[in-house]
Amino acid sequence: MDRVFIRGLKVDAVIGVYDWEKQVRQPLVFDLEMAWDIRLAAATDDLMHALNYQAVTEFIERFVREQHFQLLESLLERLAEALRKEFGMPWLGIQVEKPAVVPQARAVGLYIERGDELAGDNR
Ligand SMILES: Nc1nc2c(c(=O)[nH]1)N=C([C@H](O)[C@@H](O)CO)CN2
Repeated sequence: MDRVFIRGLKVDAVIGVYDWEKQVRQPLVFDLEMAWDIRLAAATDDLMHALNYQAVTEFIERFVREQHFQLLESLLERLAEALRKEFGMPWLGIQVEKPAVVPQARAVGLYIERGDELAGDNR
């Protein structure tokens, strides 16, 4: 299926298992790939039929700023679930990086996929 993507979305979050991490905001960087059949949007040239990447971006910013978790796992699982519920994409792959928190590494993080990429694909 076609995909809409967002790359390098930076959002500051309260996240982490250590006490000091609960007192500060740290940058997180998100990358998303979202399955979406773009043919109706292309045929009508109407944003209403598109998966609006600006709306998805703003949803992620709000969600991440409002929720406080210890683990990236908790954040990413709930964010993926909330995105699918809000926007109805049949599948998404989402990655979160925590840059510069582990000094030996450029970034650490997770990547998950949720949903069925081929659901409703009848091309
Ligand atoms: N798999 C994970 N490992 C770790 C996490 C996490 O969220 N998922 N978090 C931490 C600390 O909060 C880290 O940011 C600082 O070392 C450690 N490992």
